[in-house]
Amino acid sequence: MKDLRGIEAIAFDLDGTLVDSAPDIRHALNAALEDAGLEHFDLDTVRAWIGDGPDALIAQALCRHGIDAGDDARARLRQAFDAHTLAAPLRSGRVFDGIAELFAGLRRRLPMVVVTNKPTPLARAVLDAAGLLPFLAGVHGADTVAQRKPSPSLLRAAADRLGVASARLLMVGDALPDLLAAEAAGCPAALVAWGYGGHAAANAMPRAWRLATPQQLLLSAIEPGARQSEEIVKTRRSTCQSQARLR
Ligand SMILES: O=C(O)COP(=O)(O)O
Repeated sequence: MKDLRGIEAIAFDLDGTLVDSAPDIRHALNAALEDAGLEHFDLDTVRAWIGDGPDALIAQALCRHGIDAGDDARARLRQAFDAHTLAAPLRSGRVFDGIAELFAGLRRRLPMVVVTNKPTPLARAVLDAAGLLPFLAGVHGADTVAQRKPSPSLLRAAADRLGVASARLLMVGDALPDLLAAEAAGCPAALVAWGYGGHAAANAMPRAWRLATPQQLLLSAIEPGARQSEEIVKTRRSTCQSQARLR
């Protein structure tokens, strides 16, 4: 696919797609490691580990330090990582250029959700600090290992919650797990050029729709033929609200 014809909702990945969060993730990881008396890692190293969630990030750091930590030590590191993230969700990171305009432009056209390997409370904190939370119809974070992309479970949950068929929910992400999760869930996907994992993903899936800029996605949404009525947004919002009331 090369445009938004037939698309009724969009699921965005978070880290590396909406937010350049690597500096904050590095800070939280290093602060947690420091609490445990371990050495820091530089930004490039940490950036390359982002995308599988904090438990995988901590596992990478421990592996690089050559430490075979037990479950308790990992849990303590994770607790510290979460606390440092919540204390400063977006201190040095930033929203990628063009994302605020994209959200403002899409708001009345298509419902938007976030589907991320970050656990939901951390994802909501980052999105809130980024000013993006009010635009979203839902935040689906990986709160268990089984939910982590490339598992299709979060995308399926998002489609159900929105009341759209998977084939009409576009996944927009920067890395291979995003594309693989979309494929497994039966969702179309777009790979952004500005994120962290784009090269590996583009090599693995060369036929993926590539988005050079957020503006490209916005233009696709407002082209004739791809225009979505505000009715879709209103219907989806009221579906979400009634489902939320039932929960
Ligand atoms: O690694 C993370 O913390 C989350 O990554 P994602 O938002 O790219 O899914």
